[in-house]
Amino acid sequence: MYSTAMSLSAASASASASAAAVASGATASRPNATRPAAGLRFCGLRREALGLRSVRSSPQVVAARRSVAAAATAGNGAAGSGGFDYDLVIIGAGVGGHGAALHAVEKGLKTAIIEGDVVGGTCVNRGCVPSKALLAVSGRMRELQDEHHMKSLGLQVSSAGYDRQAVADHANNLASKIRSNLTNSMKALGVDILTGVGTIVGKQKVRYGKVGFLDNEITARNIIIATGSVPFVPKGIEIDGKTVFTSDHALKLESVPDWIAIVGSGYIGLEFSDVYTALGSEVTFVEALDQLMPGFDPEIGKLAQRILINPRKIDYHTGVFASKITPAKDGKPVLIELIDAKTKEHKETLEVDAALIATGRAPFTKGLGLENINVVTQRGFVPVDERMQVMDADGNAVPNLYCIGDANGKLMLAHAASAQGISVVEQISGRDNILNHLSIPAACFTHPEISMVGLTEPQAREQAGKEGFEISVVKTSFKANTKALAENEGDGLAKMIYRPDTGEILGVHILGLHAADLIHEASNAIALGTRVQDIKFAVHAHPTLSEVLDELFKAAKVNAGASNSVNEPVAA
Ligand SMILES: Cc1cc2nc3c(=O)[nH]c(=O)nc-3n(C[C@H](O)[C@H](O)[C@H](O)COP(=O)(O)OP(=O)(O)OC[C@H]3O[C@@H](n4cnc5c(N)ncnc54)[C@H](O)[C@@H]3O)c2cc1C
Ligand SMILES: NC(=O)c1ccc[n+]([C@@H]2O[C@H](COP(=O)([O-])OP(=O)(O)OC[C@H]3O[C@@H](n4cnc5c(N)ncnc54)[C@H](O)[C@@H]3O)[C@@H](O)[C@H]2O)c1
Repeated sequence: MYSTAMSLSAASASASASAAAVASGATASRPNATRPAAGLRFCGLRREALGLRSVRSSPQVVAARRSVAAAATAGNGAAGSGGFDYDLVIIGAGVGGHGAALHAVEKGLKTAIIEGDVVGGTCVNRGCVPSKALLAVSGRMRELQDEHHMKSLGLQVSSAGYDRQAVADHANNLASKIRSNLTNSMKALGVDILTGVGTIVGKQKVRYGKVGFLDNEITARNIIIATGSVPFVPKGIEIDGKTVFTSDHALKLESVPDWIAIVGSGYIGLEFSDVYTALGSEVTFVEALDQLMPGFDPEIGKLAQRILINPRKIDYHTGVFASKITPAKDGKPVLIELIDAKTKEHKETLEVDAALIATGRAPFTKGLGLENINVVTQRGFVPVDERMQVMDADGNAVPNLYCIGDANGKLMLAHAASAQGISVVEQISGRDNILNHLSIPAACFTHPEISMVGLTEPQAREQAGKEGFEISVVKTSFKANTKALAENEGDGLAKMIYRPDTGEILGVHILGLHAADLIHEASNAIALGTRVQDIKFAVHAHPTLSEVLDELFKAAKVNAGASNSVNEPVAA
């Protein structure tokens, strides 16, 4: 579709001075964290540096520092129970750690959270928050540029344009605002925010401080590891932060390349394709699997291809690995070597202005001292059981030690991290709690959005085959929805997979306007065990997009004899 000739754009060639700052290791501004005791001050750590060596201090130094650390926490509620400094210490103040901390305070637990970089972690600083700010802009740009859409609403817009730096500032300002909201919410509730890198030095014992000087020791009845993840960059790919970069750099929007290759068509790749194409880039996807968006329900994936890929300036190569990527230099473009994913034979070399590497995330668990407690990570992830309790090398649960969020790899989503944290706090407060991961919704914030909960159709068919039950599938279209049509946004589909014998909802997938908001009726139904035969009588306001789901529930046929939630048989 596009020429593979060199077309190094002015935009990427003149990547701004701040890109150089990124390359040289400048950090985001420091949050308004609790001021630690003298000697414990924030040391401007870069995230990449967090996993570096930890040096043991002499016992005297540790004892002295320990009393300083304890003093720093005085006046912050009762001491931890049972002679511990804290009831709960959380390592990592991302959304997972934050969710756990807030719930712990509500449960009356004396709580500290240790953060080695900036409060808010990936989601707030380098993930959900700035990316959604960019997507808010791309949604509006796309709409304003769509003459046909505007005309059909009777609107006239002469031209749509944007100021790159102002868009970038919007994302950055939002991240700062949410970061300080998170920090203030913990401070207001009396959570001790301890600054530095945390390491587990023994059972119920943590040290923290500057990398190489983990001088402060605290004890805790329970410890939660919530150290998150970093971008995964496959071997052979050289990141320069200007022409070859990850989402960490892309979110700063230091340039809008004329032509960008996006390696990986998962969540990050797809969301950034929405941003870049709305802002004027041409995009080439490079995807190792045989289809784009391999993680989605295949029917939704196909529709997404029709709506989000084909009409846009996007082409793609599937079934290929980007085996080597060389950044642009000396007037040469970015070079991407593609090899066949199966045969590993060289297929083609792409020449583009820039490449975004969106090939997944790696857990950030180095330097946590897991070796001190006989825990061995699996590809870097901390092994946990269904209660998020950490498992040791012998397959036993380590008492009082939990791991939540991206670091355990169960479901790399912000709200999943937070929900796991809340579940752990419930357990340590004496109420057993197992989180149903199949009830956790996910959404991709493209225009229109995609959302899902539970099983895809192939997964449900596989489970049904194994366990010997039938499944049924119903679908409704946004084309018949009054609100969607009023907005002139009739593209979209909702699909439900369920058991006709029991009415159990197995999965719901939506592509369409505000799909990310619509999914919660289905995810809450799954979480609460509400069956189709019950929810189909729930009343939805008219005219709303929720009626897309109302119709979906009403279209489902549950066998006579299945009982509803009050245990009455369902009429045929
Ligand atoms: C571009 C992008 C967009 C995303 N969009 C969404 C979205 O829209 N919705 C969604 O649900 N998810 C989204 N995600 C995923 C989401 O950001 C993560 O799932 C979430 O941040 C995980 O939270 P966490 O608390 O496990 O880890 P993190 O947010 O990564 O936080 C971990 C924290 O621990 C700190 N830390 C690490 N090691 C130590 C140590 N030894 N001592 C002290 N501190 C330490 C880190 O500095 C960090 O602050 C997105 C991710 C990316 C990259
Ligand atoms: N809206 C959201 O909730 C949201 C948004 C962004 C990110 N996230 C989270 O962040 C995580 C990471 O996102 P992501 O998009 O990087 O990962 P992903 O796992 O969703 O997608 C990565 C894609 O890259 C492909 N790939 C891997 N190596 C490759 C190579 N060498 N060449 C070509 N293709 C290759 C994979 O086949 C896959 O399709 C996800 O787990 C997601 O949960 C969530």
